[in-house]
Amino acid sequence: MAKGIFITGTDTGVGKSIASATIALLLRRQGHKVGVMKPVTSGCLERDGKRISEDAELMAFGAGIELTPDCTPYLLMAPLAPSISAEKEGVRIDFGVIKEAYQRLAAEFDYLIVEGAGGLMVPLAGGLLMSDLAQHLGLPIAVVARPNLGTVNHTLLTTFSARNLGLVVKGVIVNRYPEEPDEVSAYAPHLISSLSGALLLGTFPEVAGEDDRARVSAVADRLEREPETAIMLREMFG
Ligand SMILES: Nc1ncnc2c1ncn2[C@@H]1O[C@H](COP(=O)(O)OP(=O)(O)OP(=O)(O)O)[C@@H](O)[C@H]1O
Ligand SMILES: C[C@H](N)[C@@H](CCCCCC(=O)O)NC(=O)O
Ligand SMILES: [Mg+2]
Repeated sequence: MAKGIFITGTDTGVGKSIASATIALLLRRQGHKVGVMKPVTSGCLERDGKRISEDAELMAFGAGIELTPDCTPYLLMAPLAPSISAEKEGVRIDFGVIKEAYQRLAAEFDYLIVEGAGGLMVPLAGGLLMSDLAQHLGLPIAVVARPNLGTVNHTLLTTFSARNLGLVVKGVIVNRYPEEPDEVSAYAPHLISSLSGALLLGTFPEVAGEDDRARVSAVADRLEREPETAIMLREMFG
């Protein structure tokens, strides 16, 4: 059975896919069989008449695998809160369907990286939120956060809510950490880890790159050189 992690974020666009794909790539480079899952995509693409999740494709690039339908059970067109995207298509997101897909993947891989959509309080179906899905899958979470002003508030709101809902918080990844941090970014990781009680799993650097695949490779290359990275992976999956 795979060791799984649910990658959430303090918001949409904070770098969950980059972080998820980077973690997948780091584990793959260690020789592990890594599976990926994006249970719900809102804002998918259409290619050759097929719906595609770019987030899942990026994670699959990191993991070095081909996507199967189990990796992306719900591919919704509208880039909105998933409950609304689903409603527009007359679809109801069924946690049972997602769990069955998760379990099939978990039986196949050593590690399974699951990316949410948006943050933890994003609505999926009726009153059910992304946090409920993480709970239903029995997965601990890692929170991806920004390094700039406002991140302390957003990160503490996320970790406190997660714990109140009974989720296990493995820690926080501060993503897009600048090469030359200003005062805000210099204080943010310490403020977050000391006040949230959550572990600072890592700071992922802001990198240049032609596209997201190049960015994932660049982040992984940088992290691979740091001794803390092995500790991060151990804490995340231990
Ligand atoms: N470490 C990084 N260095 C440089 N650019 C980054 C980094 N992380 C993220 N980005 C930029 O931010 C964009 C958004 O990141 P990403 O798609 O991973 O966010 P997300 O949290 O997965 O969003 P969503 O909620 O849509 O799934 C990326 O396309 C990339 O341009
Ligand atoms: C459209 C976004 N990219 C994302 C959904 C974000 C929903 C945010 C809802 C909200 O918090 O207001 N979808 C996705 O990751 O598949
Ligand atoms: Mg994403």
